Amino acid sequence: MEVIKTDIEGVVIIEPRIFKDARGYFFESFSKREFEEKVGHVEFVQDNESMSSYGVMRGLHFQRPPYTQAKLVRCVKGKVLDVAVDIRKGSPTYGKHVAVELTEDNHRQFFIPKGFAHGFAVLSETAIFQYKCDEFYHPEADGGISILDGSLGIDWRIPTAQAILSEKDTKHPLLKDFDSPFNF
Ligand SMILES: Cc1cn([C@H]2C[C@H](O)[C@@H](COP(=O)(O)OP(=O)(O)O[C@H]3O[C@@H](C)C(=O)[C@@H](O)[C@H]3O)O2)c(=O)[nH]c1=O
Repeated sequence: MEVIKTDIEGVVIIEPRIFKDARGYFFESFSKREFEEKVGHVEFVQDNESMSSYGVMRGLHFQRPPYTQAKLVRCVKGKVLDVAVDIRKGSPTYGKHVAVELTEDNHRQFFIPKGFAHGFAVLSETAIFQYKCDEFYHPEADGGISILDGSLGIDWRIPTAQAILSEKDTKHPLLKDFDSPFNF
């Protein structure tokens, strides 16, 4: 696997090595050994999958301490724009984001460390999204910032009229009104 650095330290894109032959393809979607060698130590404990239709925007989510989560995400069907926003108080890149297209064809994975809000928008007719988390789900620690916050400068590539959000995701604060529980 190849690890591609981004503008934010610790946020990386992973390109697995794909073996193609007459039958199709094969790749290691996660190797703890290689991940720890090239990215860092992480103990994933939960795998999630969601399916969404075009225009769905999920995010921007995080879990509050002590249940913070690092995530390794990918899109196994369709195409999404995936985004990590730095919400660590005192970070030189606070409020900045990294956006990456994850598709069933590019097989790219995106590593979102603790201290980041995460979300994605579905750019294909449907998308199946899978991810690993290094902490269990704790609904009481659920947190978010508004995925529609224009001040974040994210080009989601979804016309506003076609955006589909959960009710919960329409209620998160804007970054300017948000008191982050994370420190750099
Ligand atoms: C995230 C999660 C949800 N659920 C339940 C709660 C709820 O009834 C239902 C749907 O939950 P949500 O609306 O929070 O699902 P969703 O909006 O897809 O939440 C996810 O969004 C992306 C962007 C992330 O980064 C994830 O960490 C997670 O927050 O599934 C679990 O049982 N376990 C979990 O780990």
